[in-house]
Amino acid sequence: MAAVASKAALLAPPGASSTTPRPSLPSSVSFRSPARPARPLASAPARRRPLLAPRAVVSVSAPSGAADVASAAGTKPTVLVSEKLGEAGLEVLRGFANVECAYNLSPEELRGKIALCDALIVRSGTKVTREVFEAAKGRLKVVGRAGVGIDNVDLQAATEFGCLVVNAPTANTVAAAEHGIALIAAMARNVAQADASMKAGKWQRNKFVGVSLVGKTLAVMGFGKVGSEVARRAKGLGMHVIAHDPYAPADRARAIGVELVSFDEAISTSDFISLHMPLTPTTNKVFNDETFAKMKKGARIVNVARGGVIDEDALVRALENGTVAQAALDVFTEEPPAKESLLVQHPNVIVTPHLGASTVEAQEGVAIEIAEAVVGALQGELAATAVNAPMVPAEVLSELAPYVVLAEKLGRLAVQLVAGGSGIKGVKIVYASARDPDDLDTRILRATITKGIIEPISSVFVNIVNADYTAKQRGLRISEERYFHDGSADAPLDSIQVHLTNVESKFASATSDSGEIRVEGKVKDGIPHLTLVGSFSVDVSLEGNLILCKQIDQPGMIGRVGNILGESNVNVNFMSVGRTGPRKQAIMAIGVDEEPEKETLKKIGEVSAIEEFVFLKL
Ligand SMILES: NC(=O)c1ccc[n+]([C@@H]2O[C@H](COP(=O)([O-])OP(=O)(O)OC[C@H]3O[C@@H](n4cnc5c(N)ncnc54)[C@H](O)[C@@H]3O)[C@@H](O)[C@H]2O)c1
Ligand SMILES: O=C(O)[C@H](O)COP(=O)(O)O
Repeated sequence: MAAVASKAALLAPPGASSTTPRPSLPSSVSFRSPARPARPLASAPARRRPLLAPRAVVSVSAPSGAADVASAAGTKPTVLVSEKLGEAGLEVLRGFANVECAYNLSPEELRGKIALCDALIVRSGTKVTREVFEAAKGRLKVVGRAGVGIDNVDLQAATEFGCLVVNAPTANTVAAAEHGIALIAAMARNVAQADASMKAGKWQRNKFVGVSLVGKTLAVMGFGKVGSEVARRAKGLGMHVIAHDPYAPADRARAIGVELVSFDEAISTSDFISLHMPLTPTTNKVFNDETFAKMKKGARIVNVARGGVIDEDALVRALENGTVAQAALDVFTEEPPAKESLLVQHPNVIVTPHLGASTVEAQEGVAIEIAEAVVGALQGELAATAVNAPMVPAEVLSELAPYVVLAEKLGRLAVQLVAGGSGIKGVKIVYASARDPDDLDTRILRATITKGIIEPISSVFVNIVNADYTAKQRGLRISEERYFHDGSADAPLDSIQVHLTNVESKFASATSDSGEIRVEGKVKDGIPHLTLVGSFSVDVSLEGNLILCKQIDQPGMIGRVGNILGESNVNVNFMSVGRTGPRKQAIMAIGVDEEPEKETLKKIGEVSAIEEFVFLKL
């Protein structure tokens, strides 16, 4: 079997991957002679480097060749689309999945349907709550948000349930920016009020005298994708544009000719204030009585971001006392807002029903973007726009693919070496690499080692989304270290070691001289190999299953064990002996294709020179 990272293994539910079947609980058997305890040898890796800092990474697409949710189930996956999605996106989905479009579902109806769905696609109108994930009973693998804001999705719950959340963050940027500009202009010139007045049969030219935009100061609050496009366009209208964004790079603002200023400076010096920040705990109601009071008298506010960033009652008060002259709102705390909302009904307020992203072009783009992301995710790829999973660029992941396989197998091996009754608390992962720290993102490896450790000992389904969370839940402390390996930097890694600290092993020889269960592996010709057990060097490809025997090195051992296996029709695929010296302590690592019967294992244990042995499922 080729050592190709299973795409589905990164994300797929139990039973979804044919290349990486979910293991049953380990049924390892070990025999150990307490009279002759193992004496591990010393071995210490060389120069140390600090743990790699996690890098901000942008996208991932897993390598090809693995099973996906659809094929594993033998049927197409089911995608529920709960809000209007562009036809082009639906076409992409239909090419791969059964698609059910069910709009305006009540929360109960959504919960009722979700357990039959592999993916859910929403816009801003569907609340994907913890209850939805609970009702999904583990089947829901992807939530696709056809747009930017993910404040309607409970990300924490999604992560806990191992459900990937992807969004479509770019396709509606221009539409939202254009809507912001439309609202600024419409507000300044009373377009909506004048229109309503004329339709009521009036001709009120004096009532609707507006204000000019040219020369006015516009504060863009949140200088991200939409904010910077609004800034660009406002400059074209002759406005003086400043921006506030604690996280935006100054050089990007400078390139557009925008000065980044403090929050207070932005709101106190501007004639127009346009909101483009996400709704977060920090931005929730950040526009309130206190901040309105700091504004220039007669300021005008536009909100095409999220209603929740404004305390709507405070805005009504600011409109009443003239601090705020006008407001133009596309978004509201509750959507739709109450019919009798004072804000919506206020004569100095114009409103649109969350139309920022609603252009033909944007909806087409968003639909395709999210459909491709969801299909990719169902096939095991992590989309470029994953919101709650570590993401690495496609080319990096394809380079790491065999190490991902190795990582999971090392985790799986290490945990099977733990003696019954000893709880695992500490996991140390040690990477040896000739690469610069910035050149190696280890988060996927850490996640898959965690998966390998936890899955065999629990009923929890672990994937790359929930690995860290699950480890934390189980009180597992996972630390990473990196050694500089003085070799070629062509390969990302020389080796990976997994250490389980403060545990007893059922195979004493797997314990290093510092008292930890230790296994190490390398990738050779794309195939993961086990290269170290405890302090014994071995070299066995990690395919099929593994028998580790501790013995006194002597002639005929390989033959004796090989014969026992052969008589039981168990095929040996690899064999390696690591020893402290000729005729001294040795470990024999035997790769076997089949799982030997208990009787066969018993016979191996009865070979007199064998002090202990263990059977491990990979
Ligand atoms: N009305 C609509 O239909 C519509 C359409 C698209 C986007 N949106 C909303 O617009 C907002 C911006 O979207 P985007 O695509 O530009 O997102 P983005 O992530 O590109 O930009 C958001 C910016 O806000 C900044 N920010 C975060 N916290 C801040 C704070 N406390 N103060 C100031 N700035 C802060 C971030 O640094 C980032 O630069 C989101 O809330 C999105 O949901 C609405
Ligand atoms: O965050 C977004 O992308 C916008 O608010 C658009 O939301 P919608 O998809 O519900 O129009």
